[in-house]
Amino acid sequence: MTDDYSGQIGSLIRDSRLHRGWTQSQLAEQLGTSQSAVNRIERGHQNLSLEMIARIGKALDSELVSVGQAGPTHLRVTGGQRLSGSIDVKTSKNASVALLCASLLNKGKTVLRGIARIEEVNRIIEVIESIGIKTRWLNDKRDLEIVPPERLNLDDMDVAAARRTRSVIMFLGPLLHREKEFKLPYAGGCSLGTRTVQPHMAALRPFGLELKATGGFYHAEVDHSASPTRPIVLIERGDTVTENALMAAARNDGVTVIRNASPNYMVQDLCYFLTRLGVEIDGIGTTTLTVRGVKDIECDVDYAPSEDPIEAMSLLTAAIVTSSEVTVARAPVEFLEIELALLEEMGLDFDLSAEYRAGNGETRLVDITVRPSMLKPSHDKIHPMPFPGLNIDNLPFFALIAATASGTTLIHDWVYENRAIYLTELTRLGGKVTLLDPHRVMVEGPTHWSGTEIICPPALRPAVVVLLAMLAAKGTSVLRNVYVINRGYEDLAARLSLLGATIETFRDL
Ligand SMILES: CC(=O)N[C@H]1[C@@H](OP(=O)(O)OP(=O)(O)OC[C@H]2O[C@@H](n3ccc(=O)[nH]c3=O)[C@H](O)[C@@H]2O)O[C@H](CO)[C@@H](O)[C@@H]1O
Ligand SMILES: C=C(OP(=O)(O)O)C(=O)O
Repeated sequence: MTDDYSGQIGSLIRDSRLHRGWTQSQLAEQLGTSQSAVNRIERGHQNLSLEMIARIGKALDSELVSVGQAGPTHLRVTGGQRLSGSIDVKTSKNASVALLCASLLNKGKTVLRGIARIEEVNRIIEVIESIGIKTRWLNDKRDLEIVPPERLNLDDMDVAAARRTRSVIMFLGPLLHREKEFKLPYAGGCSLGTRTVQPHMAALRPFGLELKATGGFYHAEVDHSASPTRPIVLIERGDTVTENALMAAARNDGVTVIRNASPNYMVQDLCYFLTRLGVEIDGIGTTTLTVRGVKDIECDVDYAPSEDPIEAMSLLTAAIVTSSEVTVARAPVEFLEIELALLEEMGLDFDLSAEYRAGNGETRLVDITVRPSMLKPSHDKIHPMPFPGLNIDNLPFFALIAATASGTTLIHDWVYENRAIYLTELTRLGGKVTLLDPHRVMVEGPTHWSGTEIICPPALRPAVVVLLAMLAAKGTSVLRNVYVINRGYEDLAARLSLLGATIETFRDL
């Protein structure tokens, strides 16, 4: 066993012992050894046999000390502390994945600056590399270079990586120009209930795409002679369906009109990126997009996606729930306006800096400083709407914020079949969250949070909501299996720690 492993195992044992509230002597007693031996073990100064590791694991009733493949990552949070300082919002998951998919349109080199370093992006990179695209991190791993091959090897697709995302559905729009036949695995992602692909099929049919779903795959056949003869009217104002239609329109040699388009942040980023590829788009930021496509796209392009309004909302919530003064810098204000208006109504004390532009030269950013406030509940139910409404992915944070206010708030998530259900996890930390039906929860505040151990709900935003409640909860909490958070947030625990949170990352060995 190397010194490195001894040290890692030692700190896992120490963390686990402290989590149980034991002294070194108490653990020593359980193990039939001395306190000084436990001290040596915890400092990594003792060679440990596998048998001893197993005994310690049993005594601590902890999966921490398991031997084998590296297991899931967990967080241990010591809560009840105020945060302070300033934190920059990172670029968005949802624009990053759309732009990775859009790079499939370009036969030239694409560089994406400051792209989010998150698991969802890693999965899409694995997929595009598996089909022959070369990627390379540049500038201290901030920027990603993407160079396509002459022909894609779609048969070699890393299906396991693809199935872990929903974003892979956005391969349809770009691929339909390149291939006559291909297949994609069914889209995965968070467990939020059934999410339809019907609007995608309807939007792409005018471009000659027919999809059949069998055996876990969408089988696509494309009639390359087809092109839309009428405006494409989206059945739903969804983000990824709008992006798919845009990417199909980008290489349609003519004018495509997309109605009931989502004007949301990731769609805007995609539009700005496509214009850099020579595609003309009128109506960016509105629900009617008029796209003049180009038959072949081969140019070297450099683009910096904008900051994530959902991460901004998450960080604002971290400050609110811990009654802290924090500046959330580089927040894309246009995509937070309803959220901020509602928070103002609820009594939040905050101010905004002057506006400045994001790296894409378009998106308006501000620094938001939040101060400790006595919140009151919203008069009306809080519910999301497609942009410019309250963002669908920001809704879960309002459940947590409502739990800090004095009174009751109705939260209505009409969008997802399962997401509101996960908000009831807050009851395990002392919250009063009652599930009225699968779409509505009643939240009663204020809450005296107390720490506990929870396995991450299998949905990104509710998982982050639980983590943020743990920041407010007195005592120690453990959040197990945080892949779902890492899917959408870059180094969240480490960055919150820079604001003064006490969060340790640990994993099964
Ligand atoms: C990669 C990406 O960008 N993901 C985002 C995108 O997913 P995406 O665009 O894939 O969202 P979906 O198409 O799954 O839509 C989410 C749900 O909303 C319903 N729906 C949507 C629009 C509408 O006008 N009417 C309607 O009923 C859909 O039926 C579905 O149940 O949008 C979701 C909703 O904003 C966000 O949660 C996701 O973070
Ligand atoms: C639901 C979400 O994302 P996805 O579409 O990637 O599942 C989310 O970002 O909260």
